[in-house]
Amino acid sequence: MAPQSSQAPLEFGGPLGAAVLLLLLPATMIHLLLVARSGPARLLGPPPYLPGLEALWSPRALLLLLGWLGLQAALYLLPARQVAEGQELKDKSRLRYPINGFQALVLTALLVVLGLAAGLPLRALPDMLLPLAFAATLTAFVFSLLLYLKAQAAPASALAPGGKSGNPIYDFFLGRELNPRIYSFDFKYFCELRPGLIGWVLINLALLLQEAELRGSPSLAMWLVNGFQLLYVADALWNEEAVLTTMDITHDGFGFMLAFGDLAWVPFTYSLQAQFLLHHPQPLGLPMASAICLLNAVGYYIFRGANSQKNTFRKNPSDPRVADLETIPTATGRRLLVSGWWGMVRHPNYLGDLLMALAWSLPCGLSHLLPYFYIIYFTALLVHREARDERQCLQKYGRAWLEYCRRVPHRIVPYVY
Ligand SMILES: NC(=O)C1=CN([C@@H]2O[C@H](COP(=O)(O)OP(=O)(O)OC[C@H]3O[C@@H](n4cnc5c(N)ncnc54)[C@H](OP(=O)(O)O)[C@@H]3O)[C@@H](O)[C@H]2O)C=CC1
Ligand SMILES: CC(C)=CCC[C@@H](C)[C@H]1CC=C2C3=C(CC[C@@]21C)[C@@]1(C)CC[C@H](O)C(C)(C)[C@@H]1CC3
Repeated sequence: MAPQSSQAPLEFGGPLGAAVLLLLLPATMIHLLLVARSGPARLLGPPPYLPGLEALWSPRALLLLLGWLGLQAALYLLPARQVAEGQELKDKSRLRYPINGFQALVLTALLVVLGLAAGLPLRALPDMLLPLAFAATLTAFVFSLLLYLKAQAAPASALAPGGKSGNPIYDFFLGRELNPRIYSFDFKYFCELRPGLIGWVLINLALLLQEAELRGSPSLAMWLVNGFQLLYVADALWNEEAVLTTMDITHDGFGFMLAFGDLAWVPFTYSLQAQFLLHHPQPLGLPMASAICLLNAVGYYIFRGANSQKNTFRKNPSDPRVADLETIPTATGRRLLVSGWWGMVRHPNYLGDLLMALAWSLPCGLSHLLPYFYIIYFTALLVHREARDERQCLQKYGRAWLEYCRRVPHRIVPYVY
């Protein structure tokens, strides 16, 4: 297959970077899972042991994972309270998406409560994290391979701008097709919000239950981590429609990066703080807990305010909630917000997300670096993501984007960055 000339500049270090990430991301996830349960819990040290295939591979774990994906797919297919339209595509059409993610969360919670009452051994889940994470990685790998093959038959207009380099490793990693679907089942939209995010809070809950069994009751730190992350996930599903204007949906293809990110990385590494707390209990007083709650609330307020403002504006610029905001016109006919949240910094939503990330780590105390892995990784991810987005926006909006950068000079942190 010849490389296409209309190809966007290669990202993530090109094919070599993609090949390294293909191996490095699963290895990092396994490392974190091993270290979280080890005594010293050293993020930067070697893992306590190298697991053999018998510790990683379990047909039971694979069945459990496939059952979970099947359940979430069935909930996705239930009648939705609303159907939303996505952003306009290259061929001027718009895809339709069911808005029933929150309903899936509530129904899953109901099933879990019923299951617990019937003796479901949810407390056993923490002991299966390693084989489950391995099964999720294998599933993501096979799934991305199928998506890559499916994309060979897709028309050029259905491909993502960055997923048609012609290099199989790079395209497999980034994803070729923008919105792979079978009939109306949208794989990327489904994976982005359901199995991984709901799986993450379920793992957190299992860790909380195991802590309660081990120590008589869950610690305050464990309650905070569970509560904050449940709020984050419930919020994402409640505001499901807002995901339709994020970069993942509008710009990135669906390949290994997102499939692995959604199905394996999110549930198994984002639950790291709760995993750490189960094995390394931390004292937490009420004054400190209150300050951390305040930090999470401020972060959430900025994150939600910024994301909803952009989403409302992109859906309908005349909506009374955003109609009075100052904007810059662009040659594409779309406008850029230059007041409100988006007049404070160019990525106010990232700022709020980062404040929340800090609030999720602080309950784990300051004795270990491991629970701070999330905020370190997340800062790197968002700084890199911001640079990718700036490049894309400059390409899309040209001089109007430069004007926006002049009027709003800081990227994520006011007066700092
Ligand atoms: N927890 C996690 O692991 C992760 C969370 N996130 C979160 O996901 C959310 C979405 O992030 P992401 O998709 O990266 O980026 P954004 O939601 O910020 O989307 C960027 C797009 O918004 C539009 N935009 C930018 N500036 C303006 C403006 N001034 N006025 C109007 N539209 C503008 C542009 O698209 P256009 O003009 O085409 O509409 C731009 O491409 C964030 O809150 C982020 O924190 C992201 C990654 C990982
Ligand atoms: C290291 C690695 C495997 C990278 C892949 C990145 C993905 C894990 C993230 C890319 C963008 C994401 C978003 C969310 C989760 C993480 C991934 C998939 C998100 C669904 C979390 C909840 C938020 O409210 C959100 C809906 C805004 C968000 C969207 C982006």
